[in-house]
Amino acid sequence: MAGESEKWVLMVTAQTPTNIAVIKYWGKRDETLILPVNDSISVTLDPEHLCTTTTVAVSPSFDRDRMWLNGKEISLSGGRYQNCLKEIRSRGGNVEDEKKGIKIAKEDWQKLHLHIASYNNFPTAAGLASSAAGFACLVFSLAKLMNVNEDQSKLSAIARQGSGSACRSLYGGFVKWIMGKDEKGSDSLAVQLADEKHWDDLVIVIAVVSSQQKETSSTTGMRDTVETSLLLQHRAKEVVPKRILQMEEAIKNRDFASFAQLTCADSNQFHAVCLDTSPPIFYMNATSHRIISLVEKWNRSEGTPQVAYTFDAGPNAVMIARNRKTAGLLLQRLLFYFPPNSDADLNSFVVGDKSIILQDAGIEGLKDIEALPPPAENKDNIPSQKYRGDVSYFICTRLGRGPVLLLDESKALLNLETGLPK
Ligand SMILES: Nc1ncnc2c1ncn2[C@@H]1O[C@H](COP(=O)(O)OP(=O)(O)OP(=O)(O)O)[C@@H](O)[C@H]1O
Ligand SMILES: C[C@@](O)(CCOP(=O)(O)OP(=O)(O)O)CC(=O)O
Repeated sequence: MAGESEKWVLMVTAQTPTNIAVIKYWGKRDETLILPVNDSISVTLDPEHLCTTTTVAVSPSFDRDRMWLNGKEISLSGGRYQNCLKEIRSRGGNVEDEKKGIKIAKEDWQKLHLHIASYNNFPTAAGLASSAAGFACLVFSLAKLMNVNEDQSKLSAIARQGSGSACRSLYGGFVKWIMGKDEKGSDSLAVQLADEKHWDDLVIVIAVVSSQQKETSSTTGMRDTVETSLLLQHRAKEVVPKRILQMEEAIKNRDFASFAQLTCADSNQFHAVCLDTSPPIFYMNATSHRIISLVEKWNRSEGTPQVAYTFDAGPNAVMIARNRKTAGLLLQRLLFYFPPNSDADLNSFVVGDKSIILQDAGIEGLKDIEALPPPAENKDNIPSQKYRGDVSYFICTRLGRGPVLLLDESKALLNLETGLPK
């Protein structure tokens, strides 16, 4: 290890998107290796609005592996972090930076310590898949730092060992996690079905119903489901394999009606499986149910689906609109039923890629929300009840790309001199 006395710090920063499953992963056949009981399919969300940024650094001056998440030091002693670190270290290559006088041989990765700093630009552990973006970013950035010569699918199988859904965040667009057959998990990995440009009409609106940390983590919840739910066995064996084929077809043909029908049905079955667990798990709340009813009623009144909804292990709704115009109409409906509290401001109530959608929806300020008429499909139900303040905020986004390196040093979360958080 040349340059040891110089106490150099070498680092890499990367940004990785989060993803939302349209055919859900729920249930493991191997808890340690994180091997699922069925395939799943997700869409990758635009990292501009929901992403993790991670800086990883190596230096001979570091005396132990350390990690900071959202500015707070956390322990890396958990099995999942350890498995990812072990897998990636064993694949490290030679690294040389002549200018800085750094030379790392592949065997050195076993002895060198790492500093890792990560930041999620959205709520952590609130059902917005922070673990997915987080572990994908950890593995991707370490692979770059350590000059790991493996393709993205192989990296996805390492990220999978951090959190199952993380394997799908190694690609943009539409992604399938193939459950695989191998007992050791070598074939349980993600592949890209289509990139984000394949179907760029789609617009995503997320209703953040609660940014509180949830009561039952996905890990514990799915363990209980595997142990107690008969419905899960039926789902994994009979339902999902057919849905996966249909979903791949719908994506390939940009068939929104089929895409929406499958997405909603699969989200509902996942929550039914949660209810079939003993003790039952409730991830959705009354607001989630109201959002489902609103979308179902509207879709039915149009005769063909305008919007798909899906809910992960929490009450937040992720809605996928067939195009920008529909997204505007969706937002009008959502804002009508879930207006902000009177002290809110529109800029923080609707965030992300919103200006065009708000403009299409004819909303420039809070007074326009108050003036929204009840949706036409609700005309039998006047006066309509409103649920002010029940949605904390909305995020407007779209499909996005996979992980990227951030070369601009100002984006790094660690200080290049000290290797400590900035
Ligand atoms: N940026 C990150 N880097 C590394 N690990 C992270 C990062 N963000 C979150 N995690 C890990 O993921 C855990 C949260 O995962 P959890 O599954 O409980 O919530 P979630 O991923 O936000 O929600 P869900 O997966 O149910 O949609 C954190 O406690 C932490 O261990
Ligand atoms: C409901 C889900 O979001 C479950 C995600 O579970 P995690 O990937 O968070 O679970 P672990 O593998 O135990 O870390 C559905 C999905 O993303 O497919």
